[in-house]
Amino acid sequence: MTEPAMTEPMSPDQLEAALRAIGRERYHDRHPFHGLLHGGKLDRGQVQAWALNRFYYQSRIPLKDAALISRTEDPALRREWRRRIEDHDGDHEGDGGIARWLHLTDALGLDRAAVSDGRGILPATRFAVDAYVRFVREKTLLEAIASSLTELFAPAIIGNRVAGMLAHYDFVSPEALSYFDKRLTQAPRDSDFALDYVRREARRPDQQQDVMAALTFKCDVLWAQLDALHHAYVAPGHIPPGAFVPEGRG
Ligand SMILES: O=C(O)c1cc(C(=O)O)c2c(n1)C(=O)C(=O)c1cc(C(=O)O)[nH]c1-2
Repeated sequence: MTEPAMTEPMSPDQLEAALRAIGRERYHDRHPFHGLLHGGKLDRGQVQAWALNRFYYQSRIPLKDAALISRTEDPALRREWRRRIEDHDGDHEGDGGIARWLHLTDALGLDRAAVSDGRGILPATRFAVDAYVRFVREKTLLEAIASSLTELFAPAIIGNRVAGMLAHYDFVSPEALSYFDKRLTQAPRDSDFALDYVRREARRPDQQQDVMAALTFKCDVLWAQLDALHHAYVAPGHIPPGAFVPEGRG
């Protein structure tokens, strides 16, 4: 039997509750790889693999935000959204989130040129991240904005990550993790805006279904990246041809 078509729209509060339920069920804080990372169960090579692959995600975020800006004729929305690009790119060389992520990969002993070029990233990292950029280019503006709503759930996982990594890894320092300090204020600011937008604009049932699907898709983008890391670097340990090989695993 097919599901009956939903005819009554949810109230904004109901929609928000439905979105938060998706996060509770599907956000990447529940992924076992994060349990290992935050619980000190990985070695330096495995943490390097995580930071290297995650750099590719970071590096594509400004591209997807620029794509989103290019799709709206509303100056207020562009003004708001361009701050995200400033956060990642900074306003001079060496400033901003991407530069701060490179401090982390430097501190972990990775070669900066290789990280910047995405050399050795997993195929699934590229496929998942590129799918996110394409989603934002091609779907409706409302879906594009809704796909950023994973950031609602980011501050809690960042808190756990920083505390866990500092407690467990002697090769990680507070300076190396400075990327996350700024995210603790940037993520709530960004997700508050996106949530207000979605609550206001997603009024019809079909729009509400679309925003829930967009958030689900984005959770899948994040989850798939951790699945790939786990498969390659934890168990069964099948590193794809051409991907980063930690020292001693050659
Ligand atoms: O550390 C994390 O777990 C995490 C999660 C997310 C997220 O939920 O999408 C982002 C970030 N970090 C992040 O640093 C970041 O810049 C970012 C941008 C976006 C986005 O979709 O626009 N998500 C995230």
